[in-house]
Parts: sequence; C-alpha cells; structure tokens
Amino acid sequence: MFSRLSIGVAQVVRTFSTSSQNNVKVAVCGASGGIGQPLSLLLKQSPLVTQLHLYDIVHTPGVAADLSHIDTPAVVRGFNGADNLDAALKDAQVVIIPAGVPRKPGMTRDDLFNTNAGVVRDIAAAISRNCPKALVGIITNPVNSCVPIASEVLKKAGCYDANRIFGVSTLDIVRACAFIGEAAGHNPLDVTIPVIGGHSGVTIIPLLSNCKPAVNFPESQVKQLSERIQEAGTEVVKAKAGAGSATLSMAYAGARFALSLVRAIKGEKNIIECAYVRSNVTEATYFSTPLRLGPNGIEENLGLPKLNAFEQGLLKAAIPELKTNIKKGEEFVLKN
Ligand SMILES: NC(=O)C1=CN([C@@H]2O[C@H](COP(=O)(O)OP(=O)(O)OC[C@H]3O[C@@H](n4cnc5c(N)ncnc54)[C@H](O)[C@@H]3O)[C@@H](O)[C@H]2O)C=CC1
Ligand SMILES: O=C([O-])CC(=O)C(=O)O
Repeated sequence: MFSRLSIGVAQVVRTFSTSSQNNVKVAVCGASGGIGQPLSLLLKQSPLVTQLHLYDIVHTPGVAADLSHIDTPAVVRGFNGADNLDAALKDAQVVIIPAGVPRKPGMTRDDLFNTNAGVVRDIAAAISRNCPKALVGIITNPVNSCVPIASEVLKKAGCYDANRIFGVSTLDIVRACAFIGEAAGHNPLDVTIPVIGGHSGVTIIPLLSNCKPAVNFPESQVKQLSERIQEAGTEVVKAKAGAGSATLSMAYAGARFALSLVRAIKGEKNIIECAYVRSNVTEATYFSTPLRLGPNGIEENLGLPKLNAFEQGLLKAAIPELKTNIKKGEEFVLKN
C-alpha cells in the first residue's frame, strides 16, 4: 500500500537501528494544518526520519505531543509562533512548507497570492538564517509564484542554490496514476507518468504518451483525462464545498516527495521525481521536469520528455501563464 512512499510498516520500523549515523532532521512549516498534520504523521511513521520539527503559528504543542506517542524512532518537537521559527529550522536538512491559506470554491490558486506570498517569504528568510543548505519543498499555493519568491529571498541573503529549492507537484503525478490506472484497468501503483510544467490549471502538463505501461486511449479520452488531471484540485475544492482543498492526498504526495529527498540525502541512487524548479528547459525560468535527486538536491535535470502534437499544444498554452506567475513572485520580493 505504501510502496510509493517507501515508508516502513511496523516491522520495518521496529527493526530500524536508531543508532544510524545517517540522522535526518526534517522540519514541517504549517504542521498544524489540514495537510501539515497527516503529512507529519506519515513522516513520523517513516523509519528514515530521525528528528521531526513541527512549526506553525498555532496548535503545535498539541500536534507534537500527540505524534510523539507513536512508537517510531523520529524525535518530535513542536515550535509555536513566529518567535520559535528560527529554532524550528536550526540545522534542518529537509524543510517542507504547507503553511498558508487554501482555496475556497470560486477562487484560483493565484487568488491566494496576497496572503501566502508573505508567509513563504518569511519562512525562506528563516531558512537562510538557520539551514541554508536544506532541501526545501514548497507546497504552499500558488506554487508557480511561491518558488520564485523563496528563490529571490535566498538570493538576497546570498545563499541561493537552485538545486535545493523545489515546488512540490507530486500530487499531480499521484492523481495522474490514480485516474489512468482506473481508466486502463491497471493497478495505479504500477503506473508511472511524468507531469511537467507548473502546478495550476493549464500549466499542469500530463504526458500520457510517456505513460508506463503504455496506454492507448482514443484522442477524446486523452483530452478528457488530461483536463481532469489539470482540474483535479478544483474537483476537490468543489467537493469540500468551502471546507478547503486537497489535504489527505496532498499529505500522501508530500510525504512521498519529502522521503525521496531524505533517501537522496542518505545516498540512495537513481531517485527520480518531477518537481517545479529553476530551469532552462523551456522559456519559463521555473518548470517541472523529471529530476534525478542526490544528497545536494538536483543531481541532474532529465529535461523535456518527447512530446506528441497534443502535448506540444498543452506546453504552448502553459508558458505565458507560467511566465506571468514567475514574474509576479519575483516582483513581490523586489517590492517587499
Ligand atoms: N502543492 C500542492 O499540490 C498543494 C498545495 N496546497 C496548498 O497548501 C497550503 C495549505 O493547505 P491546507 O493545509 O489545506 O491549509 P490549512 O489552512 O488547513 O493549514 C495551513 C496551516 O498553515 C498555518 N500557517 C498560516 N500562516 C502561517 C505562517 N506564517 N507560518 C506558519 N504556519 C502558518 C496555519 O496556522 C495552518 O495550520 C495552501 O496554500 C494550499 O493551497 C494544497 C493542496 C495541494
Ligand atoms: O487546488 C488547490 O487549491 C490545492 C491544490 O493545489 C491541489 O489540490 O492541487
């Protein structure tokens, strides 16, 4: 069930040596939220994490006390309020950020910019002070703008390393595998597919032509599946009817991505994930493509997979939107 997450079942957890020299400290910023809590649970369940720091502006003492009673090796500490942000991040090797407000029906991800831009800016500034070498995964929306925001803040602080800053788009891949698995009659865990571009509407580019095992859907179904993957976040926002956006599937996807970073830090080879990163693959200066991960973040950007005519059309539609989103993030840091 958890094969994509690579987290241990109880037996694995119990046999894991806590004296491992490969300690990995992970910090979650926004740990008390709809994503933050189940994400922190999945990280606590993993034998790969040895220290788990939970930061939020509310409720972290309770979340940390609760999780700390789970019989796995990770030592859990809660950090509440802005005064404790620096301590939460001190020497973290992986920082995952689901802090900020989610969408309500009728909103776009870009409508979250005004609230969430400042949240990401302040956390990025704290990263520069306390853990400039951390691998950072940004979940907060709008991801397309928040990654440029964090990058500009780190540049200003003189510690920017493009290989270490990731926009987490793993949920798009998880959804693509689920929907294609269902449509093709495959176990979704056997499906792999790159989803490239960004993380909002038309900027999400699923590459069904690169799906493994290969799928042979009629054109109309390829279009319908691609649009469903692009609009899947909105599908959840509508179904939750005012109670927020995807949290549980995002926690699953976020844990998978965070644990891929942890495994890379521990020296595991050939870990490939798509993520939204600084890029020269297209005209957009940030773009998600498959990446080979290593202890220092991106080891190799595997570039643009081969696109068919339909997918080239999706790419063409995505670029102007991505450029606008990126510019908005960069200008925010210049002015604020
Ligand atoms: N990248 C992706 O694929 C996805 C991204 N998201 C985004 O993730 C974000 C969080 O979503 P939810 O967990 O559902 O929201 P939520 O409202 O349930 O939780 C957000 C948490 O962030 C905390 N927070 C707010 N300001 C903060 C600050 N300055 N410092 C630290 N913590 C702060 C809140 O106290 C709250 O606990 C949203 O922006 C949402 O749009 C959601 C789903 C998928
Ligand atoms: O749709 C949203 O607002 C949250 C999100 O990014 C997703 O579920 O993909």
